[in-house]
Amino acid sequence: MRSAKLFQYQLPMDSGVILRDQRLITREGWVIELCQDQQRAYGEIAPLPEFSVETATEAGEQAQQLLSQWVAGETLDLDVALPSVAFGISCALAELAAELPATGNYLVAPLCSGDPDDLVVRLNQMPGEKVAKIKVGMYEAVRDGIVANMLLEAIPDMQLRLDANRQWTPLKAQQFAKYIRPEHRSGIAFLEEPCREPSDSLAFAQQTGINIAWDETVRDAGFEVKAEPGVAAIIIKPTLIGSLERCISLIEQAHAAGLIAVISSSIESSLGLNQLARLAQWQTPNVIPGLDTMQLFQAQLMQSWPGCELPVIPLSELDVVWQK
Ligand SMILES: O=C(O)CCC(=O)C1=CC=C[C@@H](O)[C@@H]1C(=O)O
Ligand SMILES: [Mg+2]
Repeated sequence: MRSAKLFQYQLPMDSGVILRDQRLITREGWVIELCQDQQRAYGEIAPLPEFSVETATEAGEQAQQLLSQWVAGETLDLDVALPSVAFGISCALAELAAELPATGNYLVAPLCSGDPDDLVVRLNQMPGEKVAKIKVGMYEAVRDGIVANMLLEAIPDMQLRLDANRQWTPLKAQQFAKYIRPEHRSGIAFLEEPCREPSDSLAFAQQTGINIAWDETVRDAGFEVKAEPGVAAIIIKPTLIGSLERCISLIEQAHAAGLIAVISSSIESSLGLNQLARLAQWQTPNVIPGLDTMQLFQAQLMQSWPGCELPVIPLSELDVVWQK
């Protein structure tokens, strides 16, 4: 016997969360509940505005169709589903089949988009490998270069991840690199997507000796995982990519090509974020995931993220919008 429910959630965000051109005031999404033989499992479907191709409404409609098929005993083809829907349903199915191990990697790369001094404090408290991520490309490239160089000097054993989200022209990327002393460049684990054109990002990596990582490019049509000079990693944001199977296949291809695969958040609630931490521990156990996004919320959903004291909204407070 199978049954399924779809719940809708809305969570208040911290005041300063900006996604590309818009402020994210409320995070909206769906929670699915699958029930089979007295077992219950959950998944989160939350397209990220400005990043996902689908809207929350489209995802909710498709989720209802696929859940109906599942209740009717059909096998789902998640390869053709919308990415956020494929991710949420595949997580719930993996929970039902006890395939997603319970242990998570909660040691995340601290994310800094504001005051670099806060980051120094957090890094000094971090056990083991010191990895942090800073957003660049939002202000002057020169300022970004100075900040990154300052951090690399202040914490010599740090591996810094930078993320420009394709904001720089080749010239601006060069202006940034000019401020990073050559002896500090190896302290940059990678710089995600410096330029609009992937070919410009590749040329930048080869000219400056600063490794890059693909994130947006992974979602471009025709992308193939391959080893290229100057490319260190691929970033995997499952909500934007698709099913667990698809993510695991990309991780395996990355490893075969000698690249690091980093599981990263698309600003899911604590429910989805916990599942991502478990996916990271399972498939990329030696890599610190990019999951430091709970701080962007004002509330958690159903379960808490380790160490996070925000109030937790229980499932019983969500509206059931569909069930079968
Ligand atoms: O990768 C991380 O460490 C955290 C996730 C993160 O930085 C992002 C998630 C989703 C959208 C963006 O705001 C941002 C990114 O640009 O990658
Ligand atoms: Mg990015």
